[in-house]
Amino acid sequence: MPALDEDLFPSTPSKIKIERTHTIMNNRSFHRNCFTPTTTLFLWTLLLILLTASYMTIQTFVDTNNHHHHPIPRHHLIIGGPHWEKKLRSSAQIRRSHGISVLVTGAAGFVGSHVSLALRKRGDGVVGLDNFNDYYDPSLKNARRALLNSHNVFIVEGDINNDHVLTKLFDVVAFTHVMHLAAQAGVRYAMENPHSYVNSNIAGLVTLLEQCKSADPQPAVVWASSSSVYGLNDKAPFSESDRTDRPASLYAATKKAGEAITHTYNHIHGLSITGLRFFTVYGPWGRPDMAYFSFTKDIRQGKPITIFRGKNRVDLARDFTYIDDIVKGCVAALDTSGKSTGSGGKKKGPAPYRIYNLGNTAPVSVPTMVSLLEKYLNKKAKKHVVTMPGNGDVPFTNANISLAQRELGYKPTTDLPTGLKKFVDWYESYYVDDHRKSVSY
Ligand SMILES: O=C(O)[C@H]1O[C@H](OP(=O)(O)OP(=O)(O)OC[C@H]2O[C@@H](n3ccc(=O)[nH]c3=O)[C@H](O)[C@@H]2O)[C@H](O)[C@@H](O)[C@H]1O
Repeated sequence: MPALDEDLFPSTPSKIKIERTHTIMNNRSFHRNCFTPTTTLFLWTLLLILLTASYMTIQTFVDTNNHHHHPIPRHHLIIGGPHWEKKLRSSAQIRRSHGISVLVTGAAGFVGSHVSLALRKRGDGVVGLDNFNDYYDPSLKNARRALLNSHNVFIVEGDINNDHVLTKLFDVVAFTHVMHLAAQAGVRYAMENPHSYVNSNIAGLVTLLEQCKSADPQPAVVWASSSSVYGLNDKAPFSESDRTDRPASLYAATKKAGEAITHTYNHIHGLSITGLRFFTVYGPWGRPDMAYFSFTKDIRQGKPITIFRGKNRVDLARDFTYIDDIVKGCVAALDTSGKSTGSGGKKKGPAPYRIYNLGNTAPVSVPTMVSLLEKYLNKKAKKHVVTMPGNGDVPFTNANISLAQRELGYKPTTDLPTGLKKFVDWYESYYVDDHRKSVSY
């Protein structure tokens, strides 16, 4: 477990702008009051030169999207400059023969941090990109960053919607692959903040693909789609060839849109594309907004939990998939991705376009998941069972993984009891044993 020394205080971009304006205004009145016109002119010229020089050497990134989560710790805003480029190059450096150099978006996220570590451990070059937004407690993201840092993986702080940051990254590193995991996740939260889904999962995706399209050489792109694209499909198990045109949530709709959007980049620009439909991924360093995680917190604290139930009192079920299995699937997808064919933004020949389910093939009901947690936490849950509200949930998910098995060698090996135990052990060491961390998520 890495020490969590960093104590970051995210500030919003608008705060940063206001403070800068104040500084300049204060300087102005100071000059007006204290100097003669010639001195003032000289000082203004000097100030202008200094400002221009610092703008050219230190380019700061301020996220301009404002209806989404985006606090960015101020001391990580500096993009560019020799020191930054050196860190980037060192992080991207390949340390094995036939290794790859991967840009991992969402690297401070759950799946992103695990995939980044796995790639680094086998000697691949890895550069992370993450906007460290506050959809859930950013201190967990910072702890993941500290962990990655200790393995010499550098996470650049920036948004996938920010062309400037992306251009810089692609200018400095010739990435062979992009593992695109940055997204607005969560099925039910789309009811509260629909625009954040459009912003990250659609606009951000297009911005990133535009960069990949123009990069020379073009990287191969592997990205996270979702089991939720199956929507109202009730034919089990879900196969890649099943209908995905009836999404039940805006989240699912944006992921489905992502599959269509990536297809056009494959078709027009020759980008190699692999979409991975993840099935309810869980495990250590997971996402606090997910049910298994928030239930753990509430059960421990003696707080009631709400368990949704389907029509006719049928339990909801999920094909919970353990993080290590997902990581293996992601790495295998990178290794088998094949090359993008375009250059100068133009397609030179057909490139692979693939979609795979990455699930566990063994759906477990939500009440069963809760009883496992009760067992591991040695505490009874205060259960409040309610009928599933119409907010985007689907009754069950169940993956057919034969395609991934055949083409990626994907074979999940962790069942829910084993994986949940590992999660609870991690949770207790992270939040309980280490008293410096608050359970404020
Ligand atoms: O496979 C995916 O593509 C998605 O997986 C995940 O979504 P879900 O499967 O909905 O996971 P999660 O929220 O943990 O709810 C699990 C179960 O608990 C039930 N649930 C939830 C909350 C609650 O308070 N009560 C409850 O019963 C709930 O009704 C559900 O039956 C990812 O979050 C999502 O980002 C996406 O990647």
